[in-house]
Amino acid sequence: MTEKSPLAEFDGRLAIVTGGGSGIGRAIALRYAAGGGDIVVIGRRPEPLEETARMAERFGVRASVIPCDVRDADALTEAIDGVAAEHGRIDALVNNAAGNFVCPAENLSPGGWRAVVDIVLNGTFYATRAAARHMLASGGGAILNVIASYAWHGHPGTVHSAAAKGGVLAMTRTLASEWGGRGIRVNCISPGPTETEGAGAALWPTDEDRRRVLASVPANRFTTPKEVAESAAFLLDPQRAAYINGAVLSVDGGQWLGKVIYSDSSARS
Ligand SMILES: CCCCCCC/C=C/C(=O)SCCNC(=O)CCNC(=O)[C@H](O)C(C)(C)COP(=O)(O)OP(=O)(O)OC[C@H]1O[C@@H](n2cnc3c(N)ncnc32)[C@H](O)[C@@H]1OP(=O)(O)O
Ligand SMILES: NC(=O)C1=CN([C@@H]2O[C@H](COP(=O)(O)OP(=O)(O)OC[C@H]3O[C@@H](n4cnc5c(N)ncnc54)[C@H](OP(=O)(O)O)[C@@H]3O)[C@@H](O)[C@H]2O)C=CC1
Repeated sequence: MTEKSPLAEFDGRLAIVTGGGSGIGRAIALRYAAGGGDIVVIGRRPEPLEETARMAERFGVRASVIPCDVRDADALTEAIDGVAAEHGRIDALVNNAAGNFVCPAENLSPGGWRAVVDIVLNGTFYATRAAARHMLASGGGAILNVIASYAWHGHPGTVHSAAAKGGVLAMTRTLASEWGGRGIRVNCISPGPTETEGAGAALWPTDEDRRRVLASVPANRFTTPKEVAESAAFLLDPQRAAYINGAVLSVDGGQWLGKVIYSDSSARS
């Protein structure tokens, strides 16, 4: 269970978290609530969103759910406009929703490519555009995009996801420079392999897959959703992260550095 934050850094503020019904998105939404902020979680299935909202309400904040597919630009824009109308503010947007699976590029159908690119890249843009219009009108806010390290170093079997996450990284840097002067900070967080509802089944379904993934992490363990959420809270904090814009924070036990071939004990002289 997430503890109440002694900082109360999000008191009186509001964050929208896409994919807030599970895994990393739920952990980020709950951490924001623990800091005193109201939350709105968006995803396709209402039940897990309701569960997150019930958990968040234990912190005494307002929590609401919007069942919506981030690929539907009109519905998403209408939903985000509705949040601004109801709450009178949007302080933070976390673009966390994603779809993923491992597939050799030569076997990936156009439909499979589109599904992932539409959720990850296009969905991020639709939500960002809608929320930023309100942030620009009110003097600013924080946008946090959840990516993965193969956005810059690549990884076999992930061409759809890596291309989409790479696009989100470019979007982050572009908008950080475009909107930085108008009070919006746009940053990325890059979790390492994290045991979540979606990731385990889609990315390391067998024990052998798990072993290989773990071997790629110098810390030799999975990232926890709480670890990602704590770093996300830092980047969303308008005081502590006030001067951080266009950055990528890796929370992955050093996985982004690349596969370790020889450890100290096995290094050859
Ligand atoms: C390798 C190690 C890396 C470690 C770091 C990991 C970094 C990143 C991690 C994550 O992103 S974890 C998040 C994972 N969570 C999810 O994926 C949850 C949401 N996922 C989904 O909703 C689906 O998986 C989806 C397929 C992305 C979208 O669902 P939707 O219902 O819209 O699609 P479908 O109609 O089922 O399929 C659309 C399209 O995609 C093809 N497809 C689906 N699954 C596969 C597969 N396993 N392999 C190949 N192709 C697949 C499907 O056939 C459809 O294509 P067409 O038939 O229309 O051509
Ligand atoms: N787990 C890991 O190892 C890593 C994860 N990441 C990133 O972290 C983020 C969270 O992943 P994680 O928690 O592991 O995965 P989950 O599968 O647990 O969560 C993904 C969430 O996104 C929502 N979602 C998926 N598609 C859509 C859609 N079309 N519209 C709206 N919501 C959608 C899902 O809800 P619903 O199905 O109800 O729509 C779900 O709540 C993703 O961006 C992922 O790429 C990055 C690096 C590593």
